[in-house]
Amino acid sequence: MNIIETENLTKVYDGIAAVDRLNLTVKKGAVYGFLGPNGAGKTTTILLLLGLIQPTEGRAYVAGIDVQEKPVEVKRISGFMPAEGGLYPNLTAFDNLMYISKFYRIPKEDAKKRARELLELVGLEDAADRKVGGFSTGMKQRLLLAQALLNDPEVLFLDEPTNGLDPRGAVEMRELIRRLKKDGKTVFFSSHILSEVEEVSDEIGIISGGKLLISGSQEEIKRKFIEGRVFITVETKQPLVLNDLNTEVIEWRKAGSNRLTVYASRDIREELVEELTGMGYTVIDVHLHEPTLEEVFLELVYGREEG
Ligand SMILES: Nc1ncnc2c1ncn2[C@@H]1O[C@H](COP(=O)(O)OP(=O)(O)OP(=O)(O)O)[C@@H](O)[C@H]1O
Repeated sequence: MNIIETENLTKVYDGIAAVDRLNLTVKKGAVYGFLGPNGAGKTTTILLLLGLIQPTEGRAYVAGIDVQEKPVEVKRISGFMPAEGGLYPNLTAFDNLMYISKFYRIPKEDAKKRARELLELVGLEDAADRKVGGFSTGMKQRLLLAQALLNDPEVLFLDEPTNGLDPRGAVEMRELIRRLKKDGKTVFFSSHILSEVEEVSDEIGIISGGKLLISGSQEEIKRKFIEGRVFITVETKQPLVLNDLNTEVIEWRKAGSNRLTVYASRDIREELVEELTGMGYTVIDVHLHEPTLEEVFLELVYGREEG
């Protein structure tokens, strides 16, 4: 069952589509990594899914609920960890949670119990009575996550949850995401870091320029991308200086000073070796390979310009 679905979801700001006809599906209980560079439209999508902003066109459903028609119901079953802000620096961690619990109308005694449990879950039990203003970025992020969990949501939307964290903080955040999945929650999280999305996600959606470029499990993404393509790596003895290739390729990019990755519609190893040899290079290795998710991401998002 899909817990999140969108139909041509679109948000236009000043004539430019921040989110452009997005058709997303996220399975219940999955960790969905929403991957894209800065300005791709990740935050806008999350705000649309939570009913915090209105779409210009299209529809969004969370747990079968039409977000535009019933935004309050969607907020009741969702948790949101924003990319920044959202905490009161002059209140303690415990009081921040108590304050927010009032908005959910959680009875005071239940809220106290829940706040303590959540502070323990995110490893902040010892800092419960300290003012948040003095917290490190990692501590603030963990408190924001605890806050997002106050209403025991079915779906969690985490906007760049590891942003600004040191490597250890990022590892801990990923562990928390896995733990939430084990507890049966669906986690929709955005990131611009491929490796972390690769590490924790069951499903991935790659967004750029407001458009969903590809989505599915890592294997599905690779399969979709591979369709009708051959991937070739060539290694030369001399450092490669190339402006273009005459051999017909879909794309090529340099992968290190002596290495070239080529995507073509058929096996063109012989032509490639011939062309490079003709330019004076000694080819020391040429082989077909499966693309890594990183290659898929770079290719889809940046094309050849940044190779
Ligand atoms: N309120 C707004 N008014 C005008 N333009 C906006 C607004 N919010 C977002 N945009 C624009 O929409 C595009 C998508 O922004 P968005 O914040 O959704 O991207 P993002 O993928 O979350 O990026 P980042 O990783 O930098 O947070 C950007 O070009 C941004 O400038």
